[in-house]
Amino acid sequence: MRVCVIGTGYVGLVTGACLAHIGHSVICVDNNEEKVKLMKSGQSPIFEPGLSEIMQSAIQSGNIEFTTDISAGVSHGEILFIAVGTPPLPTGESDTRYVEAVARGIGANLDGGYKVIVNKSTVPIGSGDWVRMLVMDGIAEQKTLVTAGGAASQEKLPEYASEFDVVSNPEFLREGSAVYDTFNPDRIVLGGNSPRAIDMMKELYAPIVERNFASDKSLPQVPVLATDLSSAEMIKYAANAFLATKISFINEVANICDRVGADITQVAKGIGLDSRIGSKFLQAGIGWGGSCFPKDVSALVHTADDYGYEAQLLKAAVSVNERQRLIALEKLQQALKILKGKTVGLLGLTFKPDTDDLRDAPALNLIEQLNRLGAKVKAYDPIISQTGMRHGLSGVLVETDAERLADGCDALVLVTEWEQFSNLDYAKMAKLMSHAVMIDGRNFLDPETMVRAGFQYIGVGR
Ligand SMILES: NC(=O)c1ccc[n+]([C@@H]2O[C@H](COP(=O)([O-])OP(=O)(O)OC[C@H]3O[C@@H](n4cnc5c(N)ncnc54)[C@H](O)[C@@H]3O)[C@@H](O)[C@H]2O)c1
Ligand SMILES: O=c1ccn([C@@H]2O[C@H](COP(=O)(O)OP(=O)(O)O[C@H]3O[C@H](CO)[C@@H](O)[C@H](O)[C@H]3O)[C@@H](O)[C@H]2O)c(=O)[nH]1
Repeated sequence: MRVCVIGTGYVGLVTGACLAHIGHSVICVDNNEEKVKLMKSGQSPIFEPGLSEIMQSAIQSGNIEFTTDISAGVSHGEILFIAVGTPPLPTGESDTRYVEAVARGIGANLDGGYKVIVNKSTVPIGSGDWVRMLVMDGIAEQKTLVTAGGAASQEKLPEYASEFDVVSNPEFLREGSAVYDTFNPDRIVLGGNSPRAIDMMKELYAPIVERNFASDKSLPQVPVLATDLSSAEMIKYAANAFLATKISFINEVANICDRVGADITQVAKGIGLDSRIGSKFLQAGIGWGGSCFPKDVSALVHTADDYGYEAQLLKAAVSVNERQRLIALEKLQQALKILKGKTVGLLGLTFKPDTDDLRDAPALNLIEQLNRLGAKVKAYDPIISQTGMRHGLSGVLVETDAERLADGCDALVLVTEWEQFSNLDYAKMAKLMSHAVMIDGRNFLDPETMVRAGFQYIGVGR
């Protein structure tokens, strides 16, 4: 099928590349010229395992193209994905201006033929109808322009009565495993009221639904859930809010474990074995971050507020997380007492492993607070240490390896559980430090191994 994906970030580029990989003909549109130039040369502007490989094979097979020209994408695609960012506004609500610009842009470039316009961005409930209205506005603007353009252009007018439907197709991929998640989704949600549009979406996803590209092809088909627009939009927010609340729950229990002398890793195992609870997302630590959980939970709280409903549980999940994001600071103060003049080294900067994404990363809060308290901050991150300057980090010296990081530090904080951090020469690192304190913000390291290496080991709730 012919597909256009507008917005080539973590979601749009992965979606475009994976759809091209399974045989669709994809044009990816982004208004960032530098990104488009890079992608045209076969390079991914983001770090995501496996992405460069499938991008390059899709380019070679001629299934994918990149452009800044929205009109080229819109005329190519029978299915048009909106995958631009919806970052948070200071009030907590979602900033939908990029979606608005794209929806109008689609309308202004429709040139006849039936199109399915798909909201893949995470958008407030009710956005499906709003996007439909914006597309109509775009069409109306186009008609006005054409009418003003004189008789020759007016001949084209009938074509502009394009037929289209809007579908909500929320995305559930995780950064760091985005390609894997796209080929192995737990479900596909399709919200809309047009059977024609839903059927086209089912055809688009058929190879994924049938597990042709899954790592385990013996699994049953991927469940496809067809809903109305608002329910699909709510499913996205509810899923993220549930997962974020689950993490806040385990962090709350971890804080109680710290006080009563229980071990949260054993407790999480013990409750996770209950199939009604499940073992996933029970990893206690320094809290949830990233480009989705914080903004999506806040947006849902804001939506509830708009309807005069106070989402107390979600607000509590947010406030537990805000406190948790500074738990490492509390533990550093307990271990070192005074932080002024001390040097703290951060192992990891990104909000989770296997990504280069620093959006709302707990490391950023920690750097800010440590600076405020007069500590010097250094960091080593397997990805950011290679691309550090690009991210405009301030208040932190980014080192090129873990041993240089340890050198002269009074404490290390493991912020991100990069796999590489399980194999460092911790005994050597401990010797290079002024005080060998290890705050394990992800309960990732083995306490006994750390003690043998010469560290005072402090976990979260253990
Ligand atoms: N990042 C994730 O893991 C994830 C997962 C699920 C859902 N989502 C949702 O998907 C959406 C996209 O998230 P993301 O992380 O990929 O965002 P991103 O910021 O990484 O990418 C957005 C892209 O859109 C481009 N863009 C902005 N305005 C444009 C315009 N007018 N025309 C063309 N391109 C334009 C930007 O240049 C950028 O490349 C958001 O709503 C997000 O909440 C994200
Ligand atoms: O047990 C856990 C699991 C995660 N986290 C933290 O939670 C945050 C989010 O992690 P994760 O969900 O793995 O990454 P994201 O890429 O942000 O993915 C989430 O957000 C995406 C954007 O909406 C959704 O598509 C995904 O389904 C949803 O998992 C990170 O800071 C993690 O460190 C924990 O602290 N403990």
